[in-house]
Amino acid sequence: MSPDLLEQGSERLRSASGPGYGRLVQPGQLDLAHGRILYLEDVSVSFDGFRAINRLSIDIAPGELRCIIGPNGAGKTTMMDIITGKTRPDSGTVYFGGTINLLRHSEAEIAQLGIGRKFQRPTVFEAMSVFENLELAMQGARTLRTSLWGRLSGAQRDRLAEVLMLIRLQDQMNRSAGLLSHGQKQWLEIGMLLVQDPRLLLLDEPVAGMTDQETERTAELILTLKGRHSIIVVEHDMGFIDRIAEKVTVLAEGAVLAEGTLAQVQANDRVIEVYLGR
Ligand SMILES: Nc1ncnc2c1ncn2[C@@H]1O[C@H](COP(=O)(O)OP(=O)(O)OP(=O)(O)O)[C@@H](O)[C@H]1O
Repeated sequence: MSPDLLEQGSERLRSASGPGYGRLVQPGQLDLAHGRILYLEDVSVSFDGFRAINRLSIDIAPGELRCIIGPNGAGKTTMMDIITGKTRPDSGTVYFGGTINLLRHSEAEIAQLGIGRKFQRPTVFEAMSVFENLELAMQGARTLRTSLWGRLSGAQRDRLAEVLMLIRLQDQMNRSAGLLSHGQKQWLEIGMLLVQDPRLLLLDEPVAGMTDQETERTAELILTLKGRHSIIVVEHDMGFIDRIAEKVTVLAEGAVLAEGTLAQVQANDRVIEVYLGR
């Protein structure tokens, strides 16, 4: 079957199941009716008897920018690993929207469902140009058209140009990624996620190793993305958190210790104790 026929088929399916059938959710489609794009409930995982995540419950609203802080070993990375399917919890519930049970999906499927993750260290292809890195990330994305045709449509080209502007690398688009500064590589990697249009973006220590100016630009980028994507940022840099944060969750010993504005959690006695006791 040609890509066009396939697309016509799915278009017909979409229109057949439109309004009038009530709240019908297609398999794999995000159901946000309950106001949560992600929720973890009572999640635990142990490594060799050590409980890295301990009955953790957390939920994220559509379009929300949530900052996660906590001392070393609090379980922040392990929580990201559970959301992205890299680590399976021993118990608990992990849902994307109201209907997608992430524990039933592989890491690759979770990425295709629209959860993009940026790791601490940039993993761009250094020998390729900025543009080629973005193009490759886009072709690895979930659209049927590109994977079958192997080239970009007009809409995809527009999106690529838009992302280049967002990450402020339009002047560097033909430069080898290996020649970029550390901060620029981090932005390129965020761009490589953005061209895939993730619904939920997980950013693990996005400003680690950045200069003050790069950190400020990253804050501006994340604030621009807020609302268009749901975003979870894990970071130790409190100045940066202060710049971008709305709601902050403090993790300690694998569970939520406190939640609120940065000022609220910083004034919390238990949080002070955990940080000073490091
Ligand atoms: N695969 C694993 N095997 C054994 N122990 C692990 C594994 N992954 C994580 N841990 C342990 O689980 C605990 C939580 O680790 P995690 O990396 O999630 O913390 P973190 O909050 O991300 O810390 P940091 O801020 O230092 O990155 C740590 O004690 C860590 O040593």
